[in-house]
Amino acid sequence: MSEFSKCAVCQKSAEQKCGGCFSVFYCSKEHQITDWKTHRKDCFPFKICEDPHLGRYLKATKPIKKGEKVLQELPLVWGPLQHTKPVCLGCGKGLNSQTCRPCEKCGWPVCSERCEKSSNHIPECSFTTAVGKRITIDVFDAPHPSYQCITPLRCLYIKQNMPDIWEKLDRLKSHCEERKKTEKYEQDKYFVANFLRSFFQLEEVCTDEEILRFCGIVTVNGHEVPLKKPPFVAVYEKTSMFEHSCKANCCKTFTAKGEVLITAGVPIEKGDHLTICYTDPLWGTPNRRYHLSESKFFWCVCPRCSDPTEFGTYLSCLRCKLKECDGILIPETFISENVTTPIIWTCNACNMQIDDEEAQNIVEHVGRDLQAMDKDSTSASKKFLEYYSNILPTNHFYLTDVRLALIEIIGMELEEGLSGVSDDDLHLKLQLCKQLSSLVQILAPAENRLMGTILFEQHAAIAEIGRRRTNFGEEGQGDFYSTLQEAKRILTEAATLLKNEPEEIREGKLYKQAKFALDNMEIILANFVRANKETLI
Ligand SMILES: C[S@@+](CC[C@H](N)C(=O)[O-])C[C@H]1O[C@@H](n2cnc3c(N)ncnc32)[C@H](O)[C@@H]1O
Repeated sequence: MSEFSKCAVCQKSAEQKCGGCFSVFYCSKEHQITDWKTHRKDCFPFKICEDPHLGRYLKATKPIKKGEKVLQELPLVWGPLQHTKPVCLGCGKGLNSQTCRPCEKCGWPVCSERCEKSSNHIPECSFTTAVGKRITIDVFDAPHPSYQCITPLRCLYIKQNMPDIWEKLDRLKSHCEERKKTEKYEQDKYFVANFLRSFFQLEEVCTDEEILRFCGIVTVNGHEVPLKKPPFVAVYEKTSMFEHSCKANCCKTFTAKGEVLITAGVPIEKGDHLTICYTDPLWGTPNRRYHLSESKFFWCVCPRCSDPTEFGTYLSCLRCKLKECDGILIPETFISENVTTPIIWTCNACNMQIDDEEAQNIVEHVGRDLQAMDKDSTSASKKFLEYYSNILPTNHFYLTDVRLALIEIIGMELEEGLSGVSDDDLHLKLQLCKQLSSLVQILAPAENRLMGTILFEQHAAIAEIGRRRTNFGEEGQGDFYSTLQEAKRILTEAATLLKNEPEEIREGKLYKQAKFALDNMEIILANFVRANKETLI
């Protein structure tokens, strides 16, 4: 049955929908064209909904294809992370004694005349000069406490001077009541609110609670933006409404201009909630949930957290303690609210049981060993994997963590790079990449940066294996050709996943390398076909 509604321009009955958002109707193409100037700023493939448990969230108004853009927006406010070494308050980049150039008016560090005059720097500059003070910062190798107040101060400036932006910031969740019970709230009260109000003589202008609310808004809605070293924090309007899921369907990245860019990481159906992952998707369930409860003030009960096997990956489980048994110890649940009833872990093969405390002790012990391990060493990582494979299931988060590091360091330790590693290490790299990409596909299919990086490393191992096959004379030639084609296929996939990453970050650089390598592969493959026309037929 066709849907009828009113034309957004003339209010007559209309059947045609805007193809971008599927939410606005038009009676004719002409009226759609007339309305585009107004509608384009609200044309998104989602609508904002509300729920008593989630608060506001976004629901898809049409099917969204994998890779399709969902949203791109500039921040409402950005500033240094709360604990940061001195950074330029114009552009956000890290400073040292040579690159720092105190602002002539207020003394806050900037890196150039341009940054001194940048509108970004106006808030702290105007508050400082208004009280006739000057800031002096001359220690650059440690976090500087004065920076804690910059982002909340910028919020205050917006509240006082930019009502349109403040209206949007003001609607965001700050979880002040929940935060009041935390140590962090007390620290913010002392180091941010008290400091700001007394240093900038704001006692009559704003209350502690107001400043603590700014801190809450930034904590709950802030995104760490890795475009600079160190990263900065930014709060976006619509992006703040994405719900969290430990298996999200959207992928988040940033443009060089500091905009957030959200794309569909998997195909999304009309009516699906749009989700991003607020935490590290490769952490175990207890760690992810704890992190979310501490920073975002909710206990996640998403389908992944509700399934103790995490979709059959056993990422947070243990191996059965019995030597002769190759089963997995699985807890009854990771999301119990009843703290008084102990959780039992049961082996899925022999039914042997341990309690939660014992399980936690084992995990903590392995965690301590991992902390002490040299993560840049191939041999230490290999030893760790070998030893702990007897205690932890194949995909356990600690083993996964080591594998992720290992796929990058195999070859990096040597001057010759991958061409210098042994055949065994090369095949190990390939096997680990395959294992990791299968795991990420199940747990975090929308994490394009992660998957793109793994596939990039996978292509590198395959290409090197192919290159070594050319040493086997004619016999190896056919192998070389098919291996290079396989490497090209994987690299094309990696490049597709990394194509939105800005050059400022590692994955953006990998994308550039991937494009270059793909062009080279084309040439090598074409030359090979030309030279081996007869053999290949
Ligand atoms: C960045 S905001 C998201 C927008 C928010 N719902 C609102 O109304 O403004 C983060 C907050 O949303 C809520 N939230 C997001 N995802 C959630 C989830 N999966 N389960 C429960 N609460 C969630 C929590 O209150 C969290 O602190």
